[in-house]
Amino acid sequence: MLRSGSRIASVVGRRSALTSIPSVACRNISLLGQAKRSQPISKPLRVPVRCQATIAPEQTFAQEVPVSRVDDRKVAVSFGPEQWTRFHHFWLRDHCRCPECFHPVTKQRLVNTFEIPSDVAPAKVESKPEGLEVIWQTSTPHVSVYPWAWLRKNAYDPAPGQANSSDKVLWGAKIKQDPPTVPYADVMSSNDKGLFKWLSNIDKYGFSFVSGVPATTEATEELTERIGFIRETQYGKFWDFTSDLARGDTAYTTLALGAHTDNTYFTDPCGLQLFHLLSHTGGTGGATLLVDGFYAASLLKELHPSAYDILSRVGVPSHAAGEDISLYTPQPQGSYPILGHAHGELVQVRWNNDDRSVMNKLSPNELEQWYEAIRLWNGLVTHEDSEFWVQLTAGTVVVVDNHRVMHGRSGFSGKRRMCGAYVGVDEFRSKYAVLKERFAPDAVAQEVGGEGRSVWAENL
Ligand SMILES: C[N+](C)(C)CCCC[C@H](N)C(=O)O
Ligand SMILES: O=C(O)CCC(=O)C(=O)O
Repeated sequence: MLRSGSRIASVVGRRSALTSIPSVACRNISLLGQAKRSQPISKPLRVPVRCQATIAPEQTFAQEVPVSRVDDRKVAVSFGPEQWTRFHHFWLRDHCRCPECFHPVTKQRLVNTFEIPSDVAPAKVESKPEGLEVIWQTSTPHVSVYPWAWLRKNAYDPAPGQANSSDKVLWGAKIKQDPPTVPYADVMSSNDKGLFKWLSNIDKYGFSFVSGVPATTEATEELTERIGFIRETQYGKFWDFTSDLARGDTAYTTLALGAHTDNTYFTDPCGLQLFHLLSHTGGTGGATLLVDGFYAASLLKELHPSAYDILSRVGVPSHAAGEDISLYTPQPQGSYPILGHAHGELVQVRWNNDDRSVMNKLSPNELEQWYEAIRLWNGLVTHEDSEFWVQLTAGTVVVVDNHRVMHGRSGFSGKRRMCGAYVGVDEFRSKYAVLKERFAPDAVAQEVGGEGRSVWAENL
């Protein structure tokens, strides 16, 4: 068991020393992986001796055009002193984005990957201000040009040090001092700046409040749909619920609910969950709990690495079986761990101990280790330094990233009316990506310029 707050404080304190942050504050502590920052190209490139690039002295380029050279399998590009990266000839040909190879409107590949000779090679490569030009040694001459910023962003051999891709801000109880909030009028404004701020908050903190929302289901539903279409589930589309067991779930009771993420019984849990407390009369309690699952996981990793590893490996079965007409389990049942990772990074927390099904796939020893691990996890999740309690009131909406931030509530008495909805993770990410194109275009977009989404856009 976690002995006392002092352990967590001492860890956080130590981390504070490491990252000079006040303990448990909302700061950028990207614990999930620090990447070496790349060196900006701020002066004429010096061609490292070991590369012996075949370029004439006059070709020592001015600072903004990287040096390139070809060998029998790859093209090497220098994005900075000692920062060479290489691209397979085949990879370059497969990623040509000329209108013949990549549909300029639908952004879909037209070139047939499987008709590209596996030994395809350039006839000529030239570094040009607009990018790397490759003339291919193919029966019909073909020219490809790759913008430098796009090559740099998609480098893989090696991937040059990039700014840490995650600017997530992990938080604990002290987020209460200054929780991310956007005014309703800003979010609803047709200029979309407030909407971008709202979604940026959710991306960064895993949640955000919206203040000044009319205390109606209509206004709340309209607000939700500023993000994207609502994800309908067995609980309906837009919910308006109270403690009447109208649905077979403890959410429809007065019971306290510990910090959890929703939909652990779905193969693909919803991305966002939005709540608006419309009224609470004739009783007390019903406060809302928020816990940053990524923060709790970062502490578990630091304090109990073997427990972190177990919770990252062991799949947990889950179900929603409160109604005769449905019986939900994720497919395949029991294959999703509490701490989900992709490319070595924590990307999802799936935690709802109330909806957990029977644990019957572990050996006795593994089971004992797993129970000890969830005790340590629960100790961090329920620690006072992790819990952000807030009494919602009509007019304030909270939206949480259900893949990261856990929510819960204290028990209550009286008549309590809550409304809200789910939004799919892809709808949230898509809207955020479109708004980023407008309000925070990346280096590639700025270099390539032009109207609308380019074929070089991020993540295509
Ligand atoms: C629809 N509404 C959000 C009111 C309740 C949904 C039930 C929540 C369920 N126990 C879960 O953890 O997913
Ligand atoms: O009633 C609340 O405040 C939250 C209920 C809940 O956790 C849920 O519906 O998932």
